Amino acid sequence: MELLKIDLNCIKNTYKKRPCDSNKGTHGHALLIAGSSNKMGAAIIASKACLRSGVGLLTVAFYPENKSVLFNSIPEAMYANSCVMNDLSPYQAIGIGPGIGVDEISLQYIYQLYENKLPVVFDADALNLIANYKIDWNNFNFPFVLTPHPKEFDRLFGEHDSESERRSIAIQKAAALNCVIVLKGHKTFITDGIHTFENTTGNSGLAKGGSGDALTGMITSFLAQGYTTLEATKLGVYLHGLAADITLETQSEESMLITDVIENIGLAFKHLNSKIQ
Ligand SMILES: NC(=O)C1=CN([C@@H]2O[C@H](COP(=O)(O)OP(=O)(O)OC[C@H]3O[C@@H](n4cnc5c(N)ncnc54)[C@H](OP(=O)(O)O)[C@@H]3O)[C@@H](O)[C@H]2O)[C@@H](O)CC1
Ligand SMILES: Nc1ncnc2c1ncn2[C@@H]1O[C@H](COP(=O)(O)OP(=O)(O)O)[C@@H](O)[C@H]1O
Ligand SMILES: [Mg+2]
Repeated sequence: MELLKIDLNCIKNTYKKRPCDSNKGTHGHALLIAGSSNKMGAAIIASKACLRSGVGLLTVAFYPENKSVLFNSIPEAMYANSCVMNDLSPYQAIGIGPGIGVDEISLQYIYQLYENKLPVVFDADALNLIANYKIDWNNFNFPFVLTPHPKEFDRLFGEHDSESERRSIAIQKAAALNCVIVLKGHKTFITDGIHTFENTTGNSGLAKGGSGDALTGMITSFLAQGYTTLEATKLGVYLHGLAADITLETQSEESMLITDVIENIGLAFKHLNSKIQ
């Protein structure tokens, strides 16, 4: 199977310019299920990255005691308590997992997705819950994306000795589960079981806690805006890495924070737009 590069040429064909006569409804409403008492940072990071990637509206669901943390850091986001799962009609896409923990309460979020039809990004603790509780994939009758790092991948699909082994299992699993798998790392690999892609952007400044949480917010944002699962993952992975590369103009790999990278998502879009005109 040919390994295609996710580079500017590839992304130029995927990205759709924002129409000048659009409104917030045009760009979708994303739901992020993220954060818990010790890991609200994951929810804040994912939410900021989601909003910086163009979504029209964002609602974040988490434990109610942490409401003020969200409002103080991101006034643009709306809050919903866990009952949100009873009515998913306002949303166009769901991202679940960053910082939610692996307890029984978080497990309920996974169960409540069974009737859902919206596209879903499963990341971090959502992947760990699926692995720990041996959730049957047949319950997921909606388009979905899995974004594991190598350790999460092995928890889901068994221990592997090498990246090339993981890549070939990822292709098989994506085909069998009818989903997109994003195997994260230095050169992130994406597959839908039919095509395979390798990202060309990003640097080791991303090798820090929270970088993956930002990626989840970005992919969820693109799904809510109407991109397919494969398009949203390609765009998210490429722009996440490009924003990190742009951050190297003012920071080093050592000093870079994921919040710096999120602030540079705008320059990454500008770079992309300048190559399209
Ligand atoms: N501010 C917040 O609130 C934050 C909250 N967060 C939230 O915390 C939760 C736990 O998530 P987590 O990923 O930190 O824990 P876990 O699943 O045990 O994996 C860690 C181990 O995996 C490995 N590994 C990773 N990448 C690899 C690679 N490329 N190549 C090879 N190995 C790799 C590596 O293992 P090692 O190499 O050390 O054996 C690493 O030590 C989750 O919900 C997340 O969203 C975090 O995002 C941080 C910021
Ligand atoms: N050396 C590296 N070069 C390029 N990208 C990297 C590197 N290290 C990590 N990344 C990227 O950073 C992100 C890390 O995700 P993850 O491990 O889930 O972090 P966290 O759970 O702490 O948010 C992934 O998108 C990965 O591709
Ligand atoms: Mg992660």
